[in-house]
Amino acid sequence: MAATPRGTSPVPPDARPRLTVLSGPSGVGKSTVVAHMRNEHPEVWLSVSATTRRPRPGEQHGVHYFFVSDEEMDKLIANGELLEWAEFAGNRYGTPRTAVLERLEAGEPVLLEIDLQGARQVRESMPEARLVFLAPPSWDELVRRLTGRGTEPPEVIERRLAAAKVELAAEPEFDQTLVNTSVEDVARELLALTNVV
Ligand SMILES: Nc1ncnc2c1ncn2[C@@H]1O[C@H](COP(=O)(O)OP(=O)(O)OP(=O)(O)O)[C@@H](O)[C@H]1O
Ligand SMILES: Nc1nc2c(ncn2[C@@H]2O[C@H](COP(=O)(O)O)[C@@H](O)[C@H]2O)c(=O)[nH]1
Repeated sequence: MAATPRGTSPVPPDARPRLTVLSGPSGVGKSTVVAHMRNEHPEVWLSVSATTRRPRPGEQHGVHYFFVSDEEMDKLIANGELLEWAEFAGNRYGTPRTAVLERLEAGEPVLLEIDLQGARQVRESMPEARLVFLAPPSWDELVRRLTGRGTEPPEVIERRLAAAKVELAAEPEFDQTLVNTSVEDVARELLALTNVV
C-alpha cells in the first residue's frame, strides 16, 4: 500500500473541515436558523462579527457582535484585522480574521453569517469556501418578516429592502440555495453542509 506523502491529508476532500458562508437578504431568517442549529449542535463555531451598529435589546457584546465605535472599526480595517468587511444599510460590519484562521488551522469547521458584499470578498480570498444563500419563500414573506421583527424604523427597513433586491439577484453566485420555509428543515440542511457531523 502506498504511503501517504508527507504534508498531505489522508482525509477525503469532502470530509475536510470547510468554511461555510451563509448569506441572504435582511430578515430572511439567517440568525434564527443558525441559532436553532447551534441549540441542537453547540459545537458549530460561528464567527462573531464586529459592527458599528447599535445593539438591539438583548444583544450582548462578544456574543452577538463586538459592538465597536467608528474609530475602532477604522483601526480594525487599517490594521488588516478583518477577513472581510462591508457597509450595510448605514453601518459597517466585519469578520475578525485571526479567530477564523485559528479554527480552520485547527481543523475545525467555521461558519460566517455575512452579507453579499462580504461573501464576494471571501470567495475572492478563500475560493474553497462554500457559499450558501438563504432565500425567502416569497418577497411578501420577506417584507413581513423584516417588518414583523420590529427592530428597525421604517427608513432602515426601506434601505434593507433595497439591499435585498440586489442580494436576491445575486443568488446564482452561490454554491447552494436553501429556501427558509421551515427553520427546522433549513437548520438540518445547513448543518449537513457545514461538515460538523
Ligand atoms: N422560517 C420562518 N418562518 C417564519 N418566520 C421566520 C422564519 N425564519 C425566521 N423568521 C422570523 O423572521 C424574522 C427575521 O429573522 P432573522 O432576524 O433571523 O433574520 P436575518 O436574516 O438574520 O436578518 P438580518 O440579516 O437583518 O440580521 C424574525 O422575526 C424571525 O423570527
Ligand atoms: N460583510 C459582513 N456582513 C455582516 C457581518 N456580520 C453581519 N453581517 C450582515 O449584515 C447584515 C445586517 O445585520 P444586522 O445584524 O444588523 O441585521 C446581515 O446581512 C448580516 O448577515 C460581517 O462580519 N460582515
